[in-house]
Amino acid sequence: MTTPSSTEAPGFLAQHLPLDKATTSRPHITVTWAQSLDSKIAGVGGKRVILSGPESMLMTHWLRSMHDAILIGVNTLILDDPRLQINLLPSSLNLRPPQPLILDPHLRFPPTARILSEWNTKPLERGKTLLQPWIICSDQVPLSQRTSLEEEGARVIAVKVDEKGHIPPSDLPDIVGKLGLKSVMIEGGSKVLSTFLHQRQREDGSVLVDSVVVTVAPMFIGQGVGVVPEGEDKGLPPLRTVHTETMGKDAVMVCTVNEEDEE
Ligand SMILES: NC(=O)C1=CN([C@@H]2O[C@H](COP(=O)(O)OP(=O)(O)OC[C@H]3O[C@@H](n4cnc5c(N)ncnc54)[C@H](O)[C@@H]3O)[C@@H](O)[C@H]2O)C=CC1
Ligand SMILES: Nc1nc(O)c(N)c(N[C@@H]2O[C@H](COP(=O)(O)O)[C@@H](O)[C@H]2O)n1
Repeated sequence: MTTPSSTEAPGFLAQHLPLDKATTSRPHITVTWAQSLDSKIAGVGGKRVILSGPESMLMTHWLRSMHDAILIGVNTLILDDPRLQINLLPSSLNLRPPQPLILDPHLRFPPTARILSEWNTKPLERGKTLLQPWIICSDQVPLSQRTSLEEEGARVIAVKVDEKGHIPPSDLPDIVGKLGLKSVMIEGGSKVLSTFLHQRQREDGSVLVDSVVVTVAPMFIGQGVGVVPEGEDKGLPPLRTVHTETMGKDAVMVCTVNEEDEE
């Protein structure tokens, strides 16, 4: 069992996530979530549930600090109003916070969201604990709507969307690479986890998701939001566990995605 240090990243993360090899032309993509034993990530109606204990939550903040960006879907932004910071790590380490990225095709981002209001109200924290939120929307969103959110302080990036109105997962490496980012940690929610896990390959045919890090909490949620939405559990990729760590009450699994389905 490991109790993560508050001054050093857990060794198994550095060992099993080859983030040092990431480049802007091939950004490293990690998909991560915390789940209950009955595979739920939130309660009924998307109510946020604290699944991770202090030890695995600290690990998550280390994982955040190791990536250039954290990406979530707009529903998670609206439901959880997260901060996406690394505030559990000591400020004396002067770690650069990860860039918040929101997948928000229709630009539903509320200007009252904490990641934006804190950016606006704490100018002295800019570049230290806070980075400007970047919102990725459809290029079909009217320019006036994009400009209006930019006037509120966010940066809006317009991209092509697919027929479902999603930002195509296989486009993400190119999108983030052009933004100068070498690694992205995708934190959810359910719809985003599902589309990224289902999309096996990048444009160049290599695996899309390089690492999967799952915290399993010993609890049952019952009805609630699944790791993937109902009916989307077919065609998920086979995973290979490369490391398992007990952290406090939780188990943390580090996996890679197998390129081929095993017989
Ligand atoms: N336990 C955990 O680790 C986490 C739990 N959550 C929970 O997840 C729930 C929200 O999940 P969802 O409702 O599924 O929403 P979501 O957070 O996955 O956002 C989905 C929305 O993102 C946009 N989007 C753009 N590109 C997309 C793409 N490629 N794939 C999918 N969506 C794309 C669409 O507008 C879509 O409606 C919340 O209840 C939150 O608490 C969220 C993150 C982590
Ligand atoms: N690792 C982890 N454990 C849990 O128990 C969780 N509920 C989550 N949720 C994710 O963390 C976001 C909140 O982050 P902040 O505390 O505001 O920094 C939430 O939006 C989910 O993405 N994660």
